[in-house]
Parts: sequence; structure tokens; C-alpha cells
Amino acid sequence: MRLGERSYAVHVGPGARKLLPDVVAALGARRAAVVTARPPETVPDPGVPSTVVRVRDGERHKTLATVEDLCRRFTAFGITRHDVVVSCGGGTTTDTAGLAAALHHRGVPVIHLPTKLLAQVDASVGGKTAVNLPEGKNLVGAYWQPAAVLCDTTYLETLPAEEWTNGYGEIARCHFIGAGDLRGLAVHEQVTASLRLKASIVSADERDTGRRHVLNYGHTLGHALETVTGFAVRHGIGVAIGTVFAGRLALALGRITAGRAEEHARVVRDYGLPGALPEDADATLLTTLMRRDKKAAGDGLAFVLDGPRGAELVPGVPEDVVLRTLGGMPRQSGPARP
Ligand SMILES: NC(=O)c1ccc[n+]([C@@H]2O[C@H](COP(=O)([O-])OP(=O)(O)OC[C@H]3O[C@@H](n4cnc5c(N)ncnc54)[C@H](O)[C@@H]3O)[C@@H](O)[C@H]2O)c1
Ligand SMILES: [Zn+2]
Repeated sequence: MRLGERSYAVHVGPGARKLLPDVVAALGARRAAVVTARPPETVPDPGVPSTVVRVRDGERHKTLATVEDLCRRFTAFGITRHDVVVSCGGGTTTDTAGLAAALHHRGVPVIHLPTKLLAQVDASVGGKTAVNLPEGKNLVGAYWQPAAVLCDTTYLETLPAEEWTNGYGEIARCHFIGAGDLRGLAVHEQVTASLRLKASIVSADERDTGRRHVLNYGHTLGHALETVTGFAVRHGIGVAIGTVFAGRLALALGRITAGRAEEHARVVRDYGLPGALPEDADATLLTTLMRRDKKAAGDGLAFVLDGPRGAELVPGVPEDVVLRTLGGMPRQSGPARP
């Protein structure tokens, strides 16, 4: 990840976690606080005096209260800016430990060891950290780039099927924002390619004021689906359905050909993901939620859509076109599964 003096290495592959002591030594950290949601024995010894802080993955624990607990544990162990925080777990843990590291002593280096596909391809890289408030997700956060990220794909061996599908939603959308065709590659190659793409986009727009929008491909409808179903539609599944929708919407706006729109449905299907809206999802309610999406520039409906210049943020999409496109989407009954 090239970000000037905040550049860092992202290591991907089976056994990447074994690099931890070398990475800690290269940082010159004197001691380490290892924040882990996975069994502590799955984190290698950092090679300096360390304390292990057990946490739990999950949105319920992604709170300011957890950040305070972590900072108090760091203080008890004497962690300062000359030390390091190591986070190990899903995206909720890397987000929470990342924010605690950003705030403790106004910033302690952090090394992420993401253990889920979604966390490896997306959450752990890019420097966004945040926790939830009762009022909404990710409302309090900071930009805090990690000092290194170790994506050990052997962590994924214990992932339940549902979490694989959830992660593949993010990989599928990469097909349309510049990663090329990753279908059929080994998982560590898919993770590497997705991360290369994310790194190139983030280095051009670290603070999300322009190009970083394209990472939100498929996310506007995805977020709305998560909300209307009370998170029964998982994030990656919502993104998959949102990607199919983005293809259809781009076609309706005359930005792409019918063949390219069909490619959206095919790619999503090839990753074993669903592309149909839940049977009972209400198009008007979804549209209201999408209007409120924080990525929407000002009033009106904005989507990241494919087009002659590739994917870009398209503001001012007419509501009737959105409603008509939602109306034309395939529907499926039962939970959103492939
Ligand atoms: N900062 C960013 O740029 C960014 C980007 C995308 C997502 N996110 C955040 O990431 C979070 C979602 O993360 P998530 O999907 O990883 O969910 P999560 O952290 O809630 O983990 C989900 C479940 O997976 C289990 N798990 C984790 N690793 C496992 C393993 N190796 N084997 C078996 N089970 C394992 C956990 O115990 C947990 O029950 C959201 O809060 C989202 O906001 C952040
Ligand atoms: Zn996402």
C-alpha cells in the first residue's frame, strides 16, 4: 500500500502470520498488545514481551465501550507509541482494535491479522477504523493506517460456508471496478488481486473524497437490503445483489450494453452468490434508504455505475428509473442464498 511515509506491506498467503515477529522487530516495537477474537494459540509469539487481550467478533462488541476497555488494558501493560497493537479476528475486531490503536496515546502502530475472507479482502486494508453507536453503524471512527497486514489464508480453513459466500460478494464486485476476471483462481490469488485493486484506489484517494467511491460498487442497494431485512441479508450477499442491480441500472441509463449487464448476473452466479431480490423487499422503501446512503452526493440518488469510462459515481439518477429497475429485478423467496 503506497501512501508516502504511511506506506505498508500486505502479506497474503498460507502461513503469512509467521511473519509477525519479523514485522514487529522491523517496527522496533518494545512490547505488544495482542487483541484476538480467535484462539490465542493461533497468533504467533510477536517476539517481544506481550499481553493477550481476548475479545469477541461481532457488531454487538464493536463499540466505544470496547475501545475504552482495550485502551485500559493497553495502559495496564504500559503500551505507548513505541509499542505495537496486534489485532486478530474478523472485520469487527480489526475495526475496533484499529480505532483503539488510533486513539491510545494519540496513535500506536497496529498490525492486522484478519481471519475472515471479507476482512482479508476489504476491512483490514485502507486505514478506515470505526465503531458503532446505537444510532447506526460505523458512526465514530478515524483513519489509521496499519503498520502491516498479514492475510494468512490458512485462517480461512475454519470458515463456515456462509462466511465464504459473504466474502465472495466483495470479490465479485471487484470484477467491475478494475480487478479483471478472478473467477477460477486460488483463493490467495483472489485475495491478492482484490487487495492490489483496493491499494491502488486507496493510494489515489486515502480520505474518500473521490476515486475511493468505486469500492462502493453494488453497496448502495446492498446497504439498503441489510437495513430492510434487519441484517438477515449479510453484507457480501447484499453487495452481490447490488452488483446485479448496478448492471441493470447502468443498462437502463444507456451506459453499458445488454451483454455487459448480463455479465454482472453471470459473474455473481459463478461465485455462487444470489442475484435476486428477497421476495418481500419493498422497492419504494429501498429507494428511500438509498437516497439516504452517505455516499449519495447531496440530494437525489447516486450510484457507482459501469460505463464507457469504467466505474464512476453517477449522481442525479432519476427515481423512476431506479424504481423501474428494481421492479424488473428477479425475486426469490426465503433467505437470500444462492
Ligand atoms: N474498515 C473497513 O474498511 C471495512 C471494510 C469492510 C467491512 N468493514 C467492517 O467489517 C465488519 C464485518 O466483518 P466480518 O464480516 O469479518 O464479521 P465479524 O468480525 O463479525 O466476524 C463474523 C464471524 O466470523 C467468525 N470468524 C472470524 N474468523 C473466523 C475463522 N477464521 N474461522 C471461523 N470463524 C471465524 C467470528 O467469530 C464471527 O462470529 C463490519 O463491521 C464492517 O463495517 C470494515
Ligand atoms: Zn463491502
